[in-house]
Amino acid sequence: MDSIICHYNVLAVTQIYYPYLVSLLGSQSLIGVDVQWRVGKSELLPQARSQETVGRTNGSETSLQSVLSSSGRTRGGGVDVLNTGELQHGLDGWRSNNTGTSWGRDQSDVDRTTLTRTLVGNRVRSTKVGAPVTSSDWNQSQLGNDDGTSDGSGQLLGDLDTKTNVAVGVTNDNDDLHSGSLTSSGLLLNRQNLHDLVLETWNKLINDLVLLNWQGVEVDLLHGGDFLGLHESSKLGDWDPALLVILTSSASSWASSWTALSWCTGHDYKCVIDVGMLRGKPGTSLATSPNAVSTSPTNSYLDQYRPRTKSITKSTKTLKPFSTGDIKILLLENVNQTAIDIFGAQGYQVEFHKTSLGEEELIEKIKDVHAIGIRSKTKLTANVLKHAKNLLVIGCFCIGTNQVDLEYAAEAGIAVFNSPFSNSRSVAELVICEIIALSRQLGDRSMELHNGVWNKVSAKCWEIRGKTLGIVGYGHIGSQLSVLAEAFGMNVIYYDVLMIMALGTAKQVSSLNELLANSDFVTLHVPETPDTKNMISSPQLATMKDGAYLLNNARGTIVDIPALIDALKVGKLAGAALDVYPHEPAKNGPLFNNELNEWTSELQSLKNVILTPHIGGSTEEAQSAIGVEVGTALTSYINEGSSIGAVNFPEVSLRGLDLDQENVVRVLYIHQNVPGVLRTVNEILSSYNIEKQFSDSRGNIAYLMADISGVNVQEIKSLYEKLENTPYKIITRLLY
Ligand SMILES: NC(=O)c1ccc[n+]([C@@H]2O[C@H](COP(=O)([O-])OP(=O)(O)OC[C@H]3O[C@@H](n4cnc5c(N)ncnc54)[C@H](O)[C@@H]3O)[C@@H](O)[C@H]2O)c1
Ligand SMILES: O=C(O)[C@H](O)COP(=O)(O)O
Repeated sequence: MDSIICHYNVLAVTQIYYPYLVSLLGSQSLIGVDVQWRVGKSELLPQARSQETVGRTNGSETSLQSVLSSSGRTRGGGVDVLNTGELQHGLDGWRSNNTGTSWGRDQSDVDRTTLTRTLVGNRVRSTKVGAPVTSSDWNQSQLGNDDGTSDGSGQLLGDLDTKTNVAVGVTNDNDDLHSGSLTSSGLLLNRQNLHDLVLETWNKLINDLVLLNWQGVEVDLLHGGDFLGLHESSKLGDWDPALLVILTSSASSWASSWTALSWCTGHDYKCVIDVGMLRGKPGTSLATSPNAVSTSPTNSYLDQYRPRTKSITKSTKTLKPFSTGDIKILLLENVNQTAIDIFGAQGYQVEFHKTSLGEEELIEKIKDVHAIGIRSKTKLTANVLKHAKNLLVIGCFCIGTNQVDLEYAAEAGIAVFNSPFSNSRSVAELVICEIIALSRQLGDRSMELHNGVWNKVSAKCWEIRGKTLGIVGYGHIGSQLSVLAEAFGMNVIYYDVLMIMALGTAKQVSSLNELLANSDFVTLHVPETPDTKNMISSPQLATMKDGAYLLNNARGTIVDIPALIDALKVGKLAGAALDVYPHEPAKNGPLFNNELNEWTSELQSLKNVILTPHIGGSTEEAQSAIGVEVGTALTSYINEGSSIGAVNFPEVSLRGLDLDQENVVRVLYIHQNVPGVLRTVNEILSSYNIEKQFSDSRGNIAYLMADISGVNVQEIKSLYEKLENTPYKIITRLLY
């Protein structure tokens, strides 16, 4: 689900005493909305007179149409509603059946049926489309609950969840949406029982929550009340809320709000984050959950990964670095726009290149940057990194980190981040595609027909159903692939150096040879390491079944390609799919030739060999998600020092500083992991109050974070110099 808009009549509630409870899961996921309206002491709770209807309650055609047909979406204005082409089409159909000019929930069943059918055809169902529900029918139309009717009215949220270009409006009153006041389209659920929304949508992706008045104008309720929303002692189990807002006007209502919230989620809260939800600093803490990745190729889908203009984290004090000047970031290899937006919003200087850079140019460019963002092609060797005098952090906007000398980076105090799973689904889907394409010789048939040759054959073309897929490396990609392959009726076996729980009915085998000897398709999903270099060479190919297929979407060094060419030539293997190569061009163009890899033309001449240019993770979805994930990690490291998620570095973090904390300095101190360092550092810090401190080590490197208070601005320089002059220091940073 993409967006939720809560409409209410702001005029009415000015006399009403209301607590609002809003919480978000992950960075962009709404886990709970609970709205209680109170008049004096009598509670109207919850708003269960639910009449979920598509359209407004009694409005005119124009007004609904204006909601549905407007093409724009406001950005930065807070309403992040998406276009709904299909939905609009459905509603146009509804309109054409409608002879009147005033319709909505009071419409006849003819219209309801038409609309419902069209929406259902588009996999959107609505409860009680166009049909009024009387006040005695309060419980009948809860979102997500199947009400047992045959009119397609149940499971609304479930169905909405399958769509990616639907916005949902929720109104809590009977007032009309005013004509022309919304700038985007939406499915409107009038008088929705918001409490049910809490229960039914807690694990669904919702990008936005906006409160609008009856004119469709955003209302900043959150700044209009008495806030008791900061509460840091409670717990949220495994959940990771980005935001929790409590708006109330008295301490007593705080207590009841709290109870209601705990009750509605069934959890206590670990942290209640602040009320800056609709305003605040952009580009922080965006969703990283794999569940946040849907499959739509639409722009509206991509909107969820764009940095937002609203804060979704606790408003903590924004720190600035002492002595680094402007933060400069070098982005190579066409890193996604989502990352550029995140860095831009922080005011960093971004230099962007579409391609990778050769060593010489890279050395020149890396000299004075604080951060660099790369993908799989850019080689950050020790030789390159030793020229990077200001470099604090490296972002690999991909899964693999083999292109970086991780050890050298750590010893130079440079943290490295990657995106461990944001493109796994994309790779798994490509592999499924390749399995079918190989078994049907699809590449060859297509190539022949491109050249005018009609070659209709069935010999040696197979269904994949009932065949055995052998997965080498059952990590993020391998295990996801396992599930997809089983859905196609394949038997799955896998080999991994670790004992890993099987998904579905897959079976782990105890050796690579066992896997090779029993698989019709062998697919590789291991990282590039010394152990995996030439993991598949002549002996392994000989162990494979006659007529089997080999797929490599992992790294080019894992397969001995000359040996593979031999196995294909003698007909031992029936085909192969390769996405990765020992040497790959740094940019697009006619560069895949024998100069790059000496066997290229021989490989190109073989039948039933699918060659792709390292596109396993190259989908819009994956790249957007990676941009946000790594962009956010880098920002958080630069601005706050958090190294959580670093692949080569001790993972250390401290909670943010409160907005009103004065004279506090955050010390970030990376040092060699030897005895006595902390004593030295703490002696330097001892004239201040250490508010909090955390230190961890990994191998030869240790990282200390401390917040110290009572520091005058004038003292920061001398504090910095003292820490800089300690014997085992690698990098000192002070944020204040
Ligand atoms: N083609 C592409 O565009 C593309 C996209 C993403 C990832 N990749 C490559 O795919 C690789 C795998 O990705 P992932 O996300 O599944 O990684 P992962 O770390 O989640 O899983 C790798 C698995 O391989 C296992 N493994 C490691 N060494 C092994 C060995 N010698 N023998 C057997 N198993 C071994 C690990 O235990 C782990 O379970 C990445 O390292 C990357 O190089 C390629
Ligand atoms: O490691 C990865 O994630 C893949 O190899 C994709 O790399 P790319 O971002 O360079 O396409």
